[in-house]
Amino acid sequence: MERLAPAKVNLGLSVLGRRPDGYHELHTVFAQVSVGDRVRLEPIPEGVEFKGKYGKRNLVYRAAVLYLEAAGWPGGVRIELEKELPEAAGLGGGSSDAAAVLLMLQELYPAEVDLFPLALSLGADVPFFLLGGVAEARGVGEALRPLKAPRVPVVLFYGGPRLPTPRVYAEVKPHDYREPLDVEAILAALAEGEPPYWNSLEGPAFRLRPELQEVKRRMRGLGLRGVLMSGSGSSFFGLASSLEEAQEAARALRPFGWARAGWLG
Ligand SMILES: C[C@@](CO)(OP(=O)(O)O)[C@H](O)COP(=O)(O)OP(=O)(O)OC[C@H]1O[C@@H](n2ccc(N)nc2=O)[C@H](O)[C@@H]1O
Ligand SMILES: Nc1ncnc2c1ncn2[C@@H]1O[C@H](COP(=O)(O)OP(=O)(O)O)[C@@H](O)[C@H]1O
Repeated sequence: MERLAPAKVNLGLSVLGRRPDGYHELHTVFAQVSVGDRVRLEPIPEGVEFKGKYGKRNLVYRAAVLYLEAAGWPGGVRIELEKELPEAAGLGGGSSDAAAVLLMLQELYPAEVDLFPLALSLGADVPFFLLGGVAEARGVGEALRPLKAPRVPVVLFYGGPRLPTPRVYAEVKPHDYREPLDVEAILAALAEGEPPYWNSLEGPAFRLRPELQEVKRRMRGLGLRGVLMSGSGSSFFGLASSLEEAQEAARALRPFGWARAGWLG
C-alpha cells in the first residue's frame, strides 16, 4: 500500500499571544500542496520494521507503534519512506509522513480507533494531514475547520538554514503578536492579487537569520504573489497564475536551493 504524504504551507500564521503553558496561541490556515514524500506499507506477521533515518525516533515508526497498540492488533508492518521534502523546513514533512501511516494502517488493520488524539500526540501539524485540503486552525493548531478554496499553482523553496521550531518560538517577542487572520479575505484573494495574510514567525526568523529576507525579495522579483515563510521556516512559498509560471520560477530558484512547483489545496 502506498500513499503521497503531501507538504503543507501556512496561508498566514498569526501568533495571538502566549499561553500559561508556554505554548503560543495561533490562528493559521493550513493548505496541502501536491508535492510530498512517498510512504509504503507492507503487512508482516508482527512488529514494526523501518530502516530509514532516525530509526525508532522517526515519526513514521512512532505513528505505526501508536496505532497498532491502540488498535490492539497482533499484525505488524514494514515501512518504506521516500523523502522528497526538506526536514524541519516548515513544510510539515515528518508530520505528513506520520499521518499517512495512520491513514494507511486504519485501512490495513481496521479498528475503532480515533486517529485524531494519536495524531495530536505526534505533533501539532499531524491532525491537519488526516483531513488534507485547506483548513483553518486555532489553539496550538489542533482545532481544525475545513475550508473550500480554489486550487492555485504554488512554488515551494528551501535554501536553509535549518531553523528549529522551538528556537523560532523562543525568539517571539510581545511586539510580534497580532490580531487573528481574515480567513474569508485570504481565500477570496488566492486566485489573484495579494492575499491579506502574514506569518508572525517571520519577524523572529529574520532576527535570527537576516539573510532570509533576500529569499523573499528574490521570489517576489520572479513575479510570485503572496510570498511568505511557511510555518516556523525556513521554507517560503509563493503563488503563481499558471503551473507554467510556477515551473519557470522553480527553475530560476533551483541554483539557490530546493525548489518545486505544484498545486495548492
Ligand atoms: C510552527 C508550526 C506551524 O504549523 O509548525 P511547522 O509548520 O513549522 O512545523 C507549529 O506551530 C509547530 O508546532 P509543533 O509541531 O508542536 O512544534 P514542535 O516542532 O513540536 O516544537 C515544540 C516547541 O515549539 C514551541 N511552540 C510550538 C507550537 C506552539 N503553538 N507554540 C510554541 O511555543 C514550544 O516551545 C514547543 O516546546
Ligand atoms: N519522517 C520524518 N521526516 C522528517 N523529519 C522527521 C521525520 N521523523 C522525525 N523527524 C524529525 O522531526 C523534525 C521535524 O520534521 P518536519 O515535520 O519535517 O518539520 P516541519 O514541520 O518543520 O517541516 C525533524 O527535525 C526531524 O528531526
